[in-house]
Amino acid sequence: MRIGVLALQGDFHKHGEHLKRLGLDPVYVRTRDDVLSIDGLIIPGGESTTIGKLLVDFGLDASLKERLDQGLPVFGTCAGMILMAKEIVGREQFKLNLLDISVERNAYGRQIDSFEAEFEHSLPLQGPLHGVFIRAPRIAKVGPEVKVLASFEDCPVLVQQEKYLAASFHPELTENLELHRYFLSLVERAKEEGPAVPTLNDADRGRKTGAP
Ligand SMILES: NC(=O)CC[C@H](N)C(=O)O
Repeated sequence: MRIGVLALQGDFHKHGEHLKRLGLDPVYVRTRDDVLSIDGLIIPGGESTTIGKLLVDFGLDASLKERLDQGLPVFGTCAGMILMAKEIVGREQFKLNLLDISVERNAYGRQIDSFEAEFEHSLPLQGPLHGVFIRAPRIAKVGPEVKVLASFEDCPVLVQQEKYLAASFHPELTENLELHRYFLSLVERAKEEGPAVPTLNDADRGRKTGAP
């Protein structure tokens, strides 16, 4: 299983270290070929406007769109979650429109207001989750297809919509590997199910050979 960590800006190395502890060799994604070679993608925390801008500047948006159309599972943390959201309140910035959530950037306060918290969750994992919140986005709304897996002070902080998992906190800054392990199970399942839709190449091949 090849898991990519988008490595344009932010704390991608911390995610890579978690993947290594789980026995994987992470792909630090910086090129189109990297994007095309992976089975799952982690988008780290950092600065969502910068990550979005670099995604476009590095020309990764088209290949990423191609892989997303094929059903690439994605796990976003903090800025990564912002990039996955369908709505970013009051901001026009690059986003991937994957998750039916509305997010408010920096809604928990400034860097100095960063905090850690423990909260319960509905995943089949041992013990509570521990979250590190750093200039974290708040999930203001979730759509009907979105499962809320954990909340803190009545606000969702961990959500899932099919193969998309997102956290407003940083699980990669704790010793707990459980969320990464859970994401790997989503990737495993997506791999077993195969591509969501025929790829452009498959469609082309069909046309050329006259196959249906
Ligand atoms: N820790 C983080 O990823 C912070 C996210 C950042 N405040 C943003 O809005 O993009």
